[in-house]
Parts: sequence; structure tokens; C-alpha cells
Amino acid sequence: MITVRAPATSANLGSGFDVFGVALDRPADIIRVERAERTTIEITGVGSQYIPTDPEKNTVGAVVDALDAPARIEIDKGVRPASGLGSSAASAAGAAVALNELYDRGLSRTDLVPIAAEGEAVVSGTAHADNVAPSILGGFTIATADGVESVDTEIPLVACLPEIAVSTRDARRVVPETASMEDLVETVGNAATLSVGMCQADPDLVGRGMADPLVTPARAELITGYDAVREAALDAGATGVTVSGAGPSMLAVCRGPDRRDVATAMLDAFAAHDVEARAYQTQISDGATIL
Ligand SMILES: Nc1ncnc2c1ncn2[C@@H]1O[C@H](COP(=O)(O)OP(=O)(O)OP(=O)(O)O)[C@@H](O)[C@H]1O
Ligand SMILES: N[C@@H](CCO)C(=O)O
Repeated sequence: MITVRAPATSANLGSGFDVFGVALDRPADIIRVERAERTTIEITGVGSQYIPTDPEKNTVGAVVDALDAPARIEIDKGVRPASGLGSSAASAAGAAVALNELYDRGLSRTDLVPIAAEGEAVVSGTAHADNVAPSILGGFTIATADGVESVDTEIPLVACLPEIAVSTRDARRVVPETASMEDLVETVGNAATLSVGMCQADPDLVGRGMADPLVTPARAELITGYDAVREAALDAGATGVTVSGAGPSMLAVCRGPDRRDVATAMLDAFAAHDVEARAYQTQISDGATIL
């Protein structure tokens, strides 16, 4: 049996829609695989009742097919589904790493990224790699049609998950189909600033570079209390706040000493809107680990 811990991730980071992602040091999914004639999936853990065990409908099923690696698969969910924390991707990423090892396929971590991304197509309709890339490779990742780059870096984060359900499929429907040249220029500048900030492990630059006039405003409307939570986090010292992935989680970048205050401020602001939430005081981390 092979066991893999695959971390939660936060995609987009505002200015990098469908491109940027980071691995979080918690929460994580645990994936166990052993060879079998026919693929079966058992799921335990947070939100497991909402996740299909049919391999045709679970993200790990597409990975099994791509690697031609039938297995008995146990998924212990640490990452709540429809959270904006890469729940569907964590399972796909963990399965890709585990099945590659189990069947001795010899693929590199980079090779596994497009394979795990096939799982994302099962749930959201597109094989976007911005969650599976950081869950497999760790760090800050830039996933484009031409491949994936990753940067090891250290940035303190707060990921705040409200008890609101937003599916990636629904959140993709509100993404504008066109953009003005003015907004594109602003976004390119912000994305470049963010990338430099990641390379320099500078929370100020990363926070500034997360600003996004294109996708985030439409998605923020799906999150009750978004503006108040964002303001509260900034007042408590966050250097930038945005929607995590497709939401409903919100991601705040901060300096290490401010992380606890930022988490408390975000929770209090959600509570003021009668929304229960939990906050992960976290940081950018390594990718999937074989235990
Ligand atoms: N192994 C899996 N783990 C989690 N969700 C899964 C899995 N397989 C299928 N799903 C389905 O995927 C959907 C959750 O994926 P979705 O992309 O909406 O959320 P997310 O991965 O938490 O968000 P994001 O990609 O924005 O970070 C749910 O409908 C769930 O049933
Ligand atoms: N880039 C994806 C991430 C969520 O799966 C989106 O925002 O729709």
C-alpha cells in the first residue's frame, strides 16, 4: 500500500486567474492506494458525504484512467469539498503521486500535473492545473498551456473558510467573457509584481500584486460579507486579500507576527454577517509527500 499526503491549495491569487497557485501547509487529504483488478473508492473525513465514490465522477477516477492503474483507493478528506481550497485537486494530485509510485510508472512530478488536471475536468468542466500543480510540486506555481514553473518560497497566509457552498462550476459562470485593455494592463502589472514578491519572499509585494479588477469582483458577490471581511483583514495587518480559488474561502497574505490577528479579524467579520467560518493560519508549503 502507498500512502500520500496531498496539501490544500489556493488558486488564482487574484491577478493570476487559472495560472497561479500556492500549496498550503494545512489542511490536506490523505490518499491510500493498493493494486486491484477493478477500481473502488472509499471516502472518509470532512464533507465525504458530498463526494461521489463512482470513479467516473470522482477526480481520482480520471487519474486512474490516465495512468492505467486500477486500485483500491481510500481518501481521507481533510480539505472540505467546494471550499476554494483545492479539495477536488488535492485528491487528484495525491492519487497521481500514489499511483505513479504503486505502478512504478516513473513519471516526474511535472509529468503528473496534466494527468491530475484531468480530474479537475470531471468536476468543473476544464482541466485547469492551477490547484493540482502546487499540490504536486509545492511552493508557488505558474501553470500555463506550455507547462508549469514552481518557486519555493515562504509567505505567511490565512485561509478563511466560511460555511457557504460555492462550486467551481457555478463560480466559473460569473467570470466575464471579455476584458478592457485598461484592466488587462493593470492585471499584468499586478501579476508581475506578485511573481517578484514570491521570488523575494516579500509579503508586501505579494499582497499588492493580488489586486484584480477582472474576475474577483464578480466572484466576491457570491460570498456573504466579502467586503467587510477583506477590510477587517487589511485593518489587522494583511498586505492583500482575495478570493481563494473559486471561493468561498478568502485568502489573506500577511507578515508572520500579524497572522493571528488577521485570522481573528476575518472570523469576527464573518460572524458579524451571521456566517460561521474557520480560519487556517498557514503558509506556503511543500507538495504531496509519500508517507
Ligand atoms: N476526490 C474529491 N474530493 C473533493 N471533491 C470531489 C472529489 N471528486 C469529486 N468531487 C466533487 O467536486 C466538487 C468540489 O470541487 P470544487 O472544484 O467545486 O471545489 P474545490 O476543489 O474545493 O474548489 P477550488 O477548486 O475552487 O479550490 C464537489 O461537487 C465534489 O463532489
Ligand atoms: N482557477 C480555478 C480554480 C478553482 O478550481 C477557478 O478560479 O475557477
